[in-house]
Amino acid sequence: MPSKLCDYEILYLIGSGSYGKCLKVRRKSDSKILVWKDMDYGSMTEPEKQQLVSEVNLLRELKHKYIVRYHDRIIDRSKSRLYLIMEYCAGGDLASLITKCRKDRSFLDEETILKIFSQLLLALQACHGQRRRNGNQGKVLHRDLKPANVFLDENNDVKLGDFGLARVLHHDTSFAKTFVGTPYYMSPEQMNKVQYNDKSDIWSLGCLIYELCALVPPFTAPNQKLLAVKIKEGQFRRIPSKYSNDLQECIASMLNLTSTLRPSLEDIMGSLMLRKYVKEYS
Ligand SMILES: CNC(=O)c1c(C)[nH]c(/C=C2\C(=O)Nc3ccc(Cl)cc32)c1C
Repeated sequence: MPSKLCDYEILYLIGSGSYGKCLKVRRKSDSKILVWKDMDYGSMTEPEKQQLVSEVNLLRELKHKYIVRYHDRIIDRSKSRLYLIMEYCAGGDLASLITKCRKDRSFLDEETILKIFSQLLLALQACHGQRRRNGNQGKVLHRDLKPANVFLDENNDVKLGDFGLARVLHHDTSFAKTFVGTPYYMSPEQMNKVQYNDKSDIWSLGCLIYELCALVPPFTAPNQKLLAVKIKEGQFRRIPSKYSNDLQECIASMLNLTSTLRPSLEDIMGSLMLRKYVKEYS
């Protein structure tokens, strides 16, 4: 039986992003704490609404301990709004964690980074292993890996969220409108408008792990034009010296300008540096 908005008690706003607003809610039937994300689909074309439906159906199928769990959806046609009822992640998002580390001038321990790294690899492996239905063959690619889309639960375990909804909700595939904010993690192939592929997720993951280490993205610029130049040049500073050469070399391999030369998820998971973490968190 689909739930209704009145089945939930709104507690407070916990975040808003390119997709809409995130509210912490309590389910009245069992007092379970959840989150609802409300999204306005009013200005979408029919094909985009179909795409949104397929993305939500995909979310329903993605059941994995390191992926934000989808619970339900509520459609309010009178307001053209879609409400996704999702798992509550008490630790918030990695963007807030990075901001706090910068403010406190404190770097994360390598152990913490490798835990997050290995859990994200396991989450992405589950996505890439998930096959799209309805004729859309091919892997489920995240397409929007960034610190604001990675959450932590009460045990500081990773919860990967938001699969392509940001892309759908911007219902404009042009570069300028596809991304809200500066696309720091955009891969060279995306800059060159070449087909997004699984190695593009590897690039974005490399950028994310780099930023967890350095507390800044590997490529920064005052505007998107100069950022594109920086990304295509592919030059970036070493992560802080407190981090191992193994971690530096792994990130550098993920930021290879040639997507086919980047390691696969399995290559990274099988590396000497990560294999014990992957085993522990599998
Ligand atoms: C300041 N906000 C937070 O600390 C925070 C907390 C405690 N949780 C969240 C966000 C989510 C959360 O807790 N569950 C979610 C499921 C999907 C999406 Cl896209 C976001 C969330 C946030 C942004």
